[in-house]
Order: sequence, then C-alpha cells, then structure tokens
Amino acid sequence: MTALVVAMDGPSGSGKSSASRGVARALGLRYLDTGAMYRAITWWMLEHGVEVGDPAAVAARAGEPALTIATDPDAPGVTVDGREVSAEIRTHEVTSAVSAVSAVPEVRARLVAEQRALIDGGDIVVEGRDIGSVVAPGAPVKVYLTASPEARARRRSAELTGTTVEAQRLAMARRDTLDSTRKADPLVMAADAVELDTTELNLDEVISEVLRLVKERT
Ligand SMILES: Nc1ncnc2c1ncn2[C@@H]1O[C@H](COP(=O)(O)OP(=O)(O)O)[C@@H](O)[C@H]1O
Ligand SMILES: Nc1ccn([C@H]2C[C@H](O)[C@@H](COP(=O)(O)OP(=O)(O)O)O2)c(=O)n1
Repeated sequence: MTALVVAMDGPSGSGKSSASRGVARALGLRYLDTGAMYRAITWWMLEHGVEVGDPAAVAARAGEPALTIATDPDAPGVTVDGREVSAEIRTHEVTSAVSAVSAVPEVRARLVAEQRALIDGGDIVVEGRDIGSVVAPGAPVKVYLTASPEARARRRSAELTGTTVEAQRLAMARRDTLDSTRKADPLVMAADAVELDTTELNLDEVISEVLRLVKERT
C-alpha cells in the first residue's frame, strides 16, 4: 500500500501547525513540522555568529549542525547538536532571521533530503511551505491553508507577549514577501492542492475539512 502523506502548506498563522497536529492525532499518523527544522538551523547559525544576511556564509556551514526532529504530534521536539531547542527556535530573533537562512539553496537541499527520509518512514502529516510542490509532490492529499492578514496577525499576537496585532501584521507581511519571492522553492500553492481559507473557520472546522479531504482522496 502506498503511504498516506498529507501535505499542509501556507503562510505563517494560517493554522498549519494546529491543524496538522489535529489531523495527525485524529488519524494516528506521524507529524512533521518542517518550519521547526529551518528555525533550528537558523538558531544554530545565530548561536555560532554566522552572518545570516550573507548567503555564502550560511551555505558554507549548512551541513555542520546535527539535527533531530520528533514526529509524535503529542510530543514534538527538535534538537541541534544534542541540545533541545524547542523554545529557543520561537524567539523573535530566530523568526526575523529564518527567511534569509531558508532562502539559501544549500540549507534547503540538506533539509529537503532529511524531510524526504522521514516521510519515507510511512504515513505522515507534513507542514511547511513547499511540501506539496517540492518535498512530496506525489502526496495524495495537499492542502493550502490561507487566512486574511488580519486574522493571521491576530492569532499570532495572541500567542506572544510584548507585541501588537499591527507589529505582527507587518512582520508577517515581510516574511510572506521573502518566502514567496525567493528563488529556491518559494511558497506557492501546488497546482493540485486544495485551498482552504480558515479566516472564518475555527480549528475544529479546519481539521474536519482536512479529514473529509483525506477520506475523499484515499
Ligand atoms: N482556524 C483557526 N481559528 C482561530 N485560531 C486558530 C485557527 N487555526 C489556528 N489558530 C491559532 O492561531 C495560532 C497560529 O496557528 P498555527 O497553527 O501555529 O499556524 P501556522 O503553523 O500556520 O503558523 C495558534 O495560536 C492557533 O491556536
Ligand atoms: N517547508 C518550509 C518550512 C518553513 N520554511 C521557512 C520559511 C518560514 O518563514 C520559516 C519558519 O516556518 P514556520 O512554519 O515555523 O513559520 P510559522 O510558524 O508559520 O510562523 O521557515 C521554508 O522555507 N520551507
């Protein structure tokens, strides 16, 4: 039997992580947060004083950090060189630098290979920016989540302290532009993905809709 791969792409705050984990739990599947992998590499670059605005400097060290990522939707976790960094990768500093680091082809080549190896292990829900288009183009279920910039900013600012909805809206717009205009594997909706606008939906409704799609396509 071919593996069930559910590809969940979309911009920040569209609900990828929450919906992907919910779908993985409901179906007893593994869950892979590819954004956490880009964040972990970014954290390592900052930690090692690499100039993240210099693609050649990032490329030269892209293979150095050892990365592990858990695929249990109830216990996601990421380590770099043996250190658990799940909290560190969510800081403002990492979020501001991650688009530049993830635009470097050597970083992507490395992480895409690691992601494919994990996906080859069997049924899984995978979230990111290029899962349906590049990492797993043969996935039987591809969802592209969107939401209005206001809804996305409201959701993200509710999670964080010391920020405002407007500051989040601006930061997300900057990251959207960088992620969707980079040369290597930009954020795009795969031709055969189903777009799901979550602006007016609650999380349970989003999960139900993805589960319906999985049923329909498998
Ligand atoms: N449909 C939804 N309605 C309201 N809030 C949501 C919805 N989906 C996600 N959220 C909340 O929005 C925030 C960002 O969601 P998240 O899943 O982290 O998005 P992404 O992974 O796309 O950045 C979280 O606090 C989450 O609980
Ligand atoms: N498959 C992926 C996943 C993430 N990225 C990059 C681009 C994103 O801005 C960062 C962070 O992704 P992440 O999913 O953690 O971002 P959000 O939690 O949605 O804010 O990583 C990528 O280039 N390709």
